[in-house]
Amino acid sequence: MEPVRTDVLTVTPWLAPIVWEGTFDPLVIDEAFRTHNLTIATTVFAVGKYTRFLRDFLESAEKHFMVGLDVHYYVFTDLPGDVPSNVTLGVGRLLSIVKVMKFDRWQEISLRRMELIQTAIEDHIHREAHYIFCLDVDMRFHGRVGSEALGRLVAAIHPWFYMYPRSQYPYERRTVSTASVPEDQGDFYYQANIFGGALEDVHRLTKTCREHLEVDKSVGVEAVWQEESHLNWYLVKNKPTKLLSPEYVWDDARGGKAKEIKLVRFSSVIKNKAE
Ligand SMILES: CC(=O)N[C@H]1[C@@H](OP(=O)(O)OP(=O)(O)OC[C@H]2O[C@@H](n3ccc(=O)[nH]c3=O)[C@H](O)[C@@H]2O)O[C@H](CO)[C@H](O)[C@@H]1O
Ligand SMILES: [Mn+2]
Repeated sequence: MEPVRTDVLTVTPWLAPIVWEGTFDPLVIDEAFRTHNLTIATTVFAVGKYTRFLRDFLESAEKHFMVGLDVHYYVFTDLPGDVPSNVTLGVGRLLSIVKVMKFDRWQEISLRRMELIQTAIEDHIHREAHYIFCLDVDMRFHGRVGSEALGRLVAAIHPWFYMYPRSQYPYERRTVSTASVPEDQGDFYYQANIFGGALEDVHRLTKTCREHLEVDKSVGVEAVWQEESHLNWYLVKNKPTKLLSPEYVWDDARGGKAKEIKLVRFSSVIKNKAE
């Protein structure tokens, strides 16, 4: 019963686990979930040029993401013809295409995801899955992301901010935005590239963020990091039941030098942002 990790925080002040390599036994946790016959809905948006990220995303997910569980990918795209049709999916794994329209600004594409996920949960996903994960597409899996990541409300700690005091977190600070977080509040800064949980909990999250995004829009305000700011506001008020360490949302642009990162599981690829 010796703690394996003493170099990092493994539990929050509200007693939610923070998942790091060494804090769980993959065999034990897989066995505990195996008999539940769970389906994990997985939303991923590939609008416009971002369809180019789909192949690596899907191929790496088939190797590392929720292996042994049923996964239903929902690819939201304006270009169904650009979704690679020859990625081999494992047994129990499905892919559906959800047609969406393209918005001109990347900020709008990114933040509209809250509304589209909310609607898709209401329309059909609530009948089709037990858990849902919402992922960025400009990402690649390198290591296990499995049943250890399941929980009612799950978010991942941003790889660029976990070593900073909260005064330096890039929360929205302007009180004119519904995403505003006061200086003396907030626990962690989460990256919106991966969040998930039980359908009901993620539905409430996306619905609230969508409503707040609309209120902001009606007064001509866009939060500093769009839907990520709203996600962070929500998670200040509604504590996640499980946190994923930055192993679960690394960034290739950070390289592999942090000594507390024993294993990169899921990471943003380097992209040409100007393009
Ligand atoms: C390092 C950095 O600056 N990160 C911020 C940036 O993330 P990112 O640079 O990760 O944003 P992004 O360009 O990956 O957009 C988010 C996601 O929206 C989808 N998408 C976006 C544009 C597009 O033309 N087509 C498309 O499909 C796609 O699934 C993508 O993965 O912006 C996000 C919110 O907006 C967050 O605030 C991030 O913290
Ligand atoms: Mn991204």
